[in-house]
Amino acid sequence: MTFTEDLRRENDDIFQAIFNHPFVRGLGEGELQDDAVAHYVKADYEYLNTFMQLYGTAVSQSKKREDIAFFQGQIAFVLGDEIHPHRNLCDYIGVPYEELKGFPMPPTADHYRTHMKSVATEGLLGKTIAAMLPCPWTYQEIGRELKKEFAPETNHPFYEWIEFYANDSITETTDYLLKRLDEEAEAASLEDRQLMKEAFRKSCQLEYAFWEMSYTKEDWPVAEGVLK
Ligand SMILES: Cc1ncc(CO)c(N)n1
Repeated sequence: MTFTEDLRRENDDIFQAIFNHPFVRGLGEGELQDDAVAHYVKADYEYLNTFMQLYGTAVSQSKKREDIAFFQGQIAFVLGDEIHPHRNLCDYIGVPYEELKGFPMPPTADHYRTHMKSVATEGLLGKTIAAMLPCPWTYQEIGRELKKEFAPETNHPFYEWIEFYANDSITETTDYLLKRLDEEAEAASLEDRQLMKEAFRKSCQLEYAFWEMSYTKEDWPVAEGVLK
C-alpha cells in the first residue's frame, strides 16, 4: 500500500463525515440557505488566496522544473477556473461576486490558513503538499459522490459546481500531488512521515470544519463584520 493509500484509509472517517455534512448534502439536493452560501463564498475567496500563496511557497521548495511548472499552473487554475464554482454559488443567491470579496476570515478558515502556512514554513515540500492535499482531494471526491448520487441535469442549481469538482482538471491536480507526496514520503525520515500524516489529517479535519463554519455562519465572538 502506498503512503497516500494509507492516508486515504486512515482518514476515511473524515471523508465520510464530509460527504454527510448538511452543507454538502444541500449542494447535492440543490437547496441551501442563502446566507450560508454567502458565508462560504466570502471565506473561500480568501482561503483560495492563501492556497495560491502556498503554491508559491511550494515553488520555493521545489528542486525540479516539472514541479515548478505544475505549481505555477495551479495558481493559474485557481485564478482562471476555480472562480466558476464560486460564480455558480453567487448566481444561486443572486449576489454579485464582487460584493463577497475582501471579508475577514471567520475563525475556522483563519485556523486552516494558519495551519497550512505553519506547516509550509518547516521548509519541506512533502509536508507542504501533505497540508494542501485534502483541499483538492476532498472536493474531487465530493464532486464524484454528488454526481453519482444526484446525477444532476443542467437545470440543477449547483450543476456547474458539481461538474467542476467531478471533472478531470481537479483529478489532474489531485493525482499529481498524490504522486509527489508518495515520492517525498518514500525519501523522508520516519519522523517526517509521521508529521506529514498529522498535517494531512488536520487539514482533513479543517475541511470538515470549513463546511460546518459555513453552515452555522460561524463568526468571531465580537463580530468583525463577516456577516455585515
Ligand atoms: C476550503 C476549501 N477546500 C477545498 C477547495 C477546493 O479547491 C476549496 N475551494 N475550498
